[in-house]
Amino acid sequence: MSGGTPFPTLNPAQRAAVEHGDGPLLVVAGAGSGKTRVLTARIARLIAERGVLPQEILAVTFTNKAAGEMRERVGRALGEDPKGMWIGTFHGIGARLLRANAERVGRTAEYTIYDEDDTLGVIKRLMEKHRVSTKEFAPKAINGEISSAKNALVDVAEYEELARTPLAKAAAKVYCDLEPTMRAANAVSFDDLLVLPVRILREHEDVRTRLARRFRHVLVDEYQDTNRAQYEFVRLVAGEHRNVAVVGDDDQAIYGWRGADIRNILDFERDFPSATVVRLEENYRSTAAILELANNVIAENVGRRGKTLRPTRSGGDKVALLEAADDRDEAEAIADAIQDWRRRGHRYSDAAVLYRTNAQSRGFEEAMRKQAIPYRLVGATRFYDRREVRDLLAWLRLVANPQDDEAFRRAIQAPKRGIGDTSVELLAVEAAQAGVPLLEIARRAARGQVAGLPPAKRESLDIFTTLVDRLREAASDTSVDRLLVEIVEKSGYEVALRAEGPEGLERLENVRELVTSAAETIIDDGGEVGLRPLDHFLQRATLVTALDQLGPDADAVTMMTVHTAKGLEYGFVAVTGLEDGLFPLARAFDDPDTLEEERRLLYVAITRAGERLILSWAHQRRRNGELLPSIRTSFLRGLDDRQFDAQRTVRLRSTTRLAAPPREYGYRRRPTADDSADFARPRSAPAWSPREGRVPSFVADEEASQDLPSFTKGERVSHVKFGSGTIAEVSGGGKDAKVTVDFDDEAIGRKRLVIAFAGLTRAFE
Ligand SMILES: Nc1ncnc2c1ncn2[C@@H]1O[C@H](COP(=O)(O)OP(=O)(O)OP(=O)(O)O)[C@@H](O)[C@H]1O
Ligand SMILES: [Mg+2]
Repeated sequence: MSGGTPFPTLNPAQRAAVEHGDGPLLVVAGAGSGKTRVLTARIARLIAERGVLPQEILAVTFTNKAAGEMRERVGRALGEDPKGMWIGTFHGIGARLLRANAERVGRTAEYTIYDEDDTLGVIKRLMEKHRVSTKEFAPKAINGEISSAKNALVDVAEYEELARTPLAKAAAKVYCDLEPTMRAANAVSFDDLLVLPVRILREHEDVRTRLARRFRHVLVDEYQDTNRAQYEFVRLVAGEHRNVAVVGDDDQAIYGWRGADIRNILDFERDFPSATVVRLEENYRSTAAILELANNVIAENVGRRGKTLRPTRSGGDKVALLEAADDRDEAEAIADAIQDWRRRGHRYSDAAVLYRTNAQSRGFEEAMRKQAIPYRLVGATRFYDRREVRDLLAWLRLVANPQDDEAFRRAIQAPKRGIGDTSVELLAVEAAQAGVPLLEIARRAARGQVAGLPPAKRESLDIFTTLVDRLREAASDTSVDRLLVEIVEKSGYEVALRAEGPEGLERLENVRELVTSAAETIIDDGGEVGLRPLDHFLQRATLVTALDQLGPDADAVTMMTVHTAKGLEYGFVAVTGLEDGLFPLARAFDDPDTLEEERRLLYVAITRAGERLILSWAHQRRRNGELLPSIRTSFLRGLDDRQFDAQRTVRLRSTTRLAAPPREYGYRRRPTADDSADFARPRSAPAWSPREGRVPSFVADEEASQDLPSFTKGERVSHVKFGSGTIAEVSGGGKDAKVTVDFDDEAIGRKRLVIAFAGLTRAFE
């Protein structure tokens, strides 16, 4: 690259993509081949060397975090922040476009984004209105139907015509009435953030022309996971000038269930004929062993284009294949492996534990805590999903958008002020009749214009609406953190939380955190619309993705689902739960396409690893409270086992071998030579070894009650006095947790024991 700009190193193919002039560009290449790097370098070059202004660039990434990183990298390459460039997720960009053109779809710039819960609330009420039984059809299922339709750009009329199944027919009734309801609330759903911009672009030529002129360059990362609506958006913005660069990997398409369509890669060449296609064939992320495994796994898929991906990194360990007795063993062994990795001079933050389903995270959390390994969990309960945070966001939303009925419903009960569900329903009926939002009807009720409300409730409504209206006035020139403090103090929310005791105080901490984050929110609207800080803050809060919670600095192991890990890389990666029915999920066996998607998911998981990769599975796994047998995933069948470093956890056969039997729980791994006899696979020395005396003991642990072993029905256990037995029942929790055990010795029979005192240990026989 010329010009002396500090661009990253590029190989010839990458350089060709970066330096490609005008016109469509498609980069299809395997994992870790530098697609994202190419996209970033291309943006930097467009600005630095081709005189393109930052505000003429529209770049789409898969998460807001990725957008932030890309902006930063471009900034670094340029030596200054690319101000005015639009870079974000499809949803974020859609939200922005909608703000600027809200009136075209019957909204104002202050519209609210309803999250999934809000949208479900609306759906439920519409189901009631149209007499669709919520018992017969789950609101979630109806929502799912409508969501798929929207993402495929199937409008109401078309949907009604196509609806055949009872579910679809029920959904059609709700779908019909959804848009008018959302419009009345000046609200949009997540899906609308994709659908409405497309509608605006299709129906309003002036907007389309303005946008196409403004964004002279459109770039899309992770292109394989775009759905119809997203593809259409790109086509509409870039259709005229055709300066569109997309990068993707058909082998990493993992959002088919959400409507993403690999055909978009094929369609690209159809809709943008003469597109330059660049292939990148060198992988810079993973060692040869990891890459070879990835290539072997994905080669099993039938429906693929086929690509070459060569390693550039040599050395490194064999891939470890860990066979665990059960999920707890698996988690402990992986925690051990992470410690080992760290002892070799790496950071925790360069390690990730990946699983297929969020439910698997708990076991890993326990194992990490036991070994005092710092970790962060991505995607479990999000900060913004917490009750107190949702309550306050509802207040802010109502202040921002007085038509937001879902926000009204929540705020009026946070804190409780004697206006319960019955009163709200009464107001809702009145509001529907009068054709006004709930807040307005509440104002009228406060003035005594609504029948059926006793004076106490009227007064309560008066206090509420007066506060909301005062905040509304203040909103245009008050910072969001200030508004929040007002709400918390004046609404009685703080007092109510304090009255809740320790739990309430913890919630108050989260409230403080929300205030801090509001104070720190930096606003860049690209000079588009002169919006209030409040609207920006709310948009940001609603659109955070799981991954966006990742703090950049903490030295902690990351634990997340494979879906969330897309696009990321770590030196150490554990891909866990590799069992049929879990990875792949059971339902995949009924459908070859789904099975291929699950295999692509495994490919994504494996290719996150740079240096050290562990694949693990367990013979037994707790699922829904039951201990079930499991078998190794068929995805690894047909692979040459010699490429693995086989490892195994073994539990002790009886507790008598433990140092302090009555007080101990758990087990130690003993990968000794004698138990490899019944093990067909060649083994090498384990990368980790059990550390003597590490088995935690209750006596030594001050917080013993928190660290009690938990048992599952069907699990085999040992007792010093009664011998071995099987758990028949588990009841209670914490210190009071009890188990009923059927002991093998018939003279002893069934016994009910308090776990904290029983000295029970798990047995592996
Ligand atoms: N030419 C190069 N020289 C050295 N390192 C490179 C080169 N190209 C890419 N890399 C590095 O390789 C790694 C993978 O690059 P990148 O994340 O861009 O790949 P990708 O194709 O986007 O991967 P994925 O498919 O997983 O999203 C990064 O650490 C990147 O910095
Ligand atoms: Mg990438």
